[in-house]
Amino acid sequence: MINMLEQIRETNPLVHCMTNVVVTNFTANGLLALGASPVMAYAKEEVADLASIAGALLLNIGTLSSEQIDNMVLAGKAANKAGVPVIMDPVGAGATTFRTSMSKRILDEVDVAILRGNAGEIASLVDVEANVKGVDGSMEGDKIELAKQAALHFSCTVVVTGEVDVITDGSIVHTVYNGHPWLTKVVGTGCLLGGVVASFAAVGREDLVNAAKEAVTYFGIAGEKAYEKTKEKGIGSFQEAFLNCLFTLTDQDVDELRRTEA
Ligand SMILES: Nc1ncnc2c1ncn2[C@@H]1O[C@H](COP(=O)(O)OP(=O)(O)OP(=O)(O)O)[C@@H](O)[C@H]1O
Ligand SMILES: Cc1ncsc1CCO
Ligand SMILES: [Mg+2]
Repeated sequence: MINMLEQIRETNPLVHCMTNVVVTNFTANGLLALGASPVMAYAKEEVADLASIAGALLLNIGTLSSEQIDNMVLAGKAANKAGVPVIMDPVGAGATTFRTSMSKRILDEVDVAILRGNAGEIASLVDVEANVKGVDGSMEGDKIELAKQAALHFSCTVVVTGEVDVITDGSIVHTVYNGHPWLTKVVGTGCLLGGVVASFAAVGREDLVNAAKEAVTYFGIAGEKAYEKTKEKGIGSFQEAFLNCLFTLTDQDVDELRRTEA
C-alpha cells in the first residue's frame, strides 16, 4: 500500500500557495483537512524566503496581475534554487492573451515540476485548438496525447483533469477514473487540487508522477464519497462533506476505491 496520506499527516508539509482570491479560504481549509500546512504569501519582500523553506510551492494565476506574476517568478526561482517542487495552475490560459502569455512566461523562467490544468488550458499552452470560456476549458481530441505533448514540451509532469484525469511525464502515463461531476459545481476544486498535488509532491519528491497520480486519485475518491453522503441535499452540503472526506479518507480507503490505469 502507498502510504502518502500517512506521510503528509505525520510531517504536515508547509505548502506555500500563491493562488487566486476566489479560492484562498477553500484551498487553505482543504489543505488543512488533508494534513498539510498551507501559507498564502504574495509580497516581493518575503516570497523567496518562504518558497525556499516550503515543502512545495503552488503558483495559480486565477486572479493575476503583472505584479503578482513578477512575484511568482521570484518565488519560483527561489524554490528551484532550494530544490522545492513548483506546481503551476494556468487558470484561464487560452481565455485571454494575457493569461496565455503570463503562463508561458512562468513556464519559461521557472522550472515547473508539475503543470495542472483542464484540457482547454493545457491545450492553449502548446498551441492546440481549445475552447476556453473564462476559467472553464475543454478540448476535443486525445487528452493522453495532449498531456504527453505538454509534458515533453515543458519537460515536466502534466496533470490534465476532467471526467478522466491524465497524469504523465511524457513516457509514463496514468489515467484516473475516480471523481464526480459535482466537483465541477463547487468553485475552486481544480485550484484546491493544485494545492493537494503540491502537498503530495512535498512528501513524494523522488517520484512526482506517482505523487500527482496519488493526489488526483485521493481527491476523486473524496468527491465520490461526498456525493454519496449528500446527493439528496445539494452542492452546499456536498462542499462541506467533501472537506470532511479529505479529512477522514485513509490510505487504505484510497487503495480499496482507486479506479486507475497505468
Ligand atoms: N465530469 C467529471 N466527472 C468526474 N470528475 C470530474 C469531472 N470533471 C471534473 N472532475 C474532477 O474535478 C476536479 C477538478 O477538475 P476540473 O477539470 O474541473 O478543474 P478546473 O477546470 O481547473 O476547475 P476550477 O477552475 O473550477 O478550479 C478533478 O478532481 C477532476 O477529476
Ligand atoms: C471563478 C474564478 N475566476 C477567476 S479564478 C476563479 C476560480 C476558479 O478557477
Ligand atoms: Mg482551473
